[in-house]
This record gives sequence, C-alpha cells and structure tokens, in this order.
Amino acid sequence: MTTPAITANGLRKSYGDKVVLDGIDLTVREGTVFALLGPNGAGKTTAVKILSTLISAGPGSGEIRVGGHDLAADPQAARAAIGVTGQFSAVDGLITGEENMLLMADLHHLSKGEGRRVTAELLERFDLVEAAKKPASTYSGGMKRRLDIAMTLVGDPRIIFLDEPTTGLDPRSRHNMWQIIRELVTGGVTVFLTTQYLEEADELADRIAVLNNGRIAAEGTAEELKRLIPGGHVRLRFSDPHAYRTAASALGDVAQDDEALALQIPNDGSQRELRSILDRLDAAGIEADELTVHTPDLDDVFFALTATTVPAQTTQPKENAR
Ligand SMILES: Nc1ncnc2c1ncn2[C@@H]1O[C@H](COP(=O)(O)OP(=O)(O)OP(=O)(O)O)[C@@H](O)[C@H]1O
Repeated sequence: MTTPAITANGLRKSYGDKVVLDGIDLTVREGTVFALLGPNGAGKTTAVKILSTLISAGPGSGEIRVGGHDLAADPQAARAAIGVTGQFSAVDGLITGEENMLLMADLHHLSKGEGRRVTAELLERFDLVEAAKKPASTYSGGMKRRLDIAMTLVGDPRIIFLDEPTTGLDPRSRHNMWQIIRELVTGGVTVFLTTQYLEEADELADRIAVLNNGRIAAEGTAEELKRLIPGGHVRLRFSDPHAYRTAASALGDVAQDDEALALQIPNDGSQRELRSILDRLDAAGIEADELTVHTPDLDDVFFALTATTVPAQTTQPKENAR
C-alpha cells in the first residue's frame, strides 16, 4: 500500500478560548479527492491552512504528514509538494493573467524559457489564451479560479488544496471546474477540497468528512454517509394484485400503497438487507415488476449530522448504519 498523501492525528486549533478544531483525524489516499464538508465557520479553512503550512497546528495536536513529510519537522519539504488555491487566492488583479503566471514561474525558480513554456501550456489548458494579456481584475469569477489553479500548477504540486473552489460560480463554470479537478486527479494529483455544496462532494469526492463543532461528525464515501441516516427504503411495484397482497404478507412490516400496488420497505441500501427482501420474495414465489432502492441524499445527511441536537459520531460509518 502506498503512503497516504495526507494524515493528521488529533488535529487541534483554538483561537482564544474558542475551540475550532477539537482533535480531528484525517487520512487522504494518494490520487484521490477528499472533501471536507461543513457549515459556515465549522473550521474547514482553518484545517486547510494548517495542512498547507500557512498556520501552525494548536498545542496537543498529533502528527501531521503531508506528501510523506512531517509538518512539524520538515514544513519546507511538505510545502514543496503542495499547491493551495481558494479563499486566499494568489491572483494579483493589477497585472495580466500571463504576468501572474510568469511571476509564479519566477517564484518557482524556473528559467525564463521554461517559465514561458509552462505559462503558455497552462494558459492554453485552462482556456485563458484570449484573456492572457488582460488585467486579471477584468476576469469573471470562473476565469479567476481557473487562473488561480493554473498558477498553482506551475510548481507541479502532487497535492492540491482547493478551498471552496466553486463558491459563487454559475452552474456552467462550476461544471468546468469539476472537469478540471477530475483531470487533475486522472493525472495522479491528490485533491483536498472544502465545500459547502453537497452535490460537489457527491460528484467529485472519493471520501467525504463532515466537520461539525470542531469534530468529524462522520466520514466515508457518499454512499456510506447516505446510509447513516434513516429514510432509505426499497420500493416494490406489482401489476398483479394477488402478487402484491402475497408479497405484503410475506414481507411483514411494510408500508402499502394499494392504489399503486406498491410496497415500501425500510432499508439501509446494503446488499445484505436487499438480499433478505429478495430471498423472502423468492420463498413466496413472487416477482415484483419493478424494484427501486431509495437512499437519502447528501443534503439529508448534512442536515442530520450538522443539526445542533445531533451528537458527534466518531466511529466508522458502517457501524452506525442502523
Ligand atoms: N485568525 C482568527 N482569529 C480568530 N478566530 C478565527 C480566526 N480564523 C478563524 N477564526 C474562527 O474560527 C472559526 C472557523 O473558521 P473557518 O474559516 O476555518 O471556518 P470555515 O468552515 O472555513 O467557514 P466558511 O465556510 O464560512 O469559510 C470561525 O468561528 C472563525 O470566526
């Protein structure tokens, strides 16, 4: 197994007596997208700032490793492996997109020729050739974000932190950004993303952690998280009323819709529970005309986990599935 791109144990940070991160553990596998989700003020940006060496972790934090380097012992080496874009963007509005890129190439000590070559290639890749000679302040939100990512890639980072990369973008620009992120990952880059958009995490992330009240309220794949909360069910529809009634009695505790000849059975979406329903139908010699599995969407999960009345869960998602 390869070394994870990022690991953090017991990450803590307080401002005065306000505890922002209360001991969070994170592991991000290489070449994957990890999404840190949370409501406003949950501490997402703080976590990104610590992991990307912009601020130090609080006292009592455990070991943090980024790109294989211990952040406390060798922050410089970790810094060389990462790129950061987002709320604290490096784009200078007063100079052109191209000049921003060339400046970045200088910062990375590329030769003049190499800097120009990389700049031209990235401007092309991020569809910024036409705008290259215009001041960055004239760019749209989507163009600025693309320039920001292009600037980050000048240093050829293996790990990229994207802090709310699509906040404020229109749907088309958001989809463009998602495509860019997917291409980065296809190229082997690890992406650590923060977002308030559940749809974004659902679309992009291999794993999602929900941050709430300074702790990880839950972590897993989108599917695992959706299974954490009630509301999932299997719906069976029949065309034959006799089969419908036989199924209802074979399955026992089910909600019946006599008009639609449909049965609704509470289910966590797991293969085991689904098999048990199918086995009972088989044993009764009945076949449904239609079977659909409904899992709650990530919105349901987010609201359930970040509601103030819900206590933090720190165990593995699968064990909390029911
Ligand atoms: N430098 C600072 N000094 C004092 N408090 C701070 C500082 N930086 C952040 N905080 C506080 O820490 C908490 C977490 O902030 P953070 O920016 O990490 O949240 P976030 O999850 O990124 O929120 P958002 O989605 O609104 O960006 C907030 O209550 C914020 O006010």
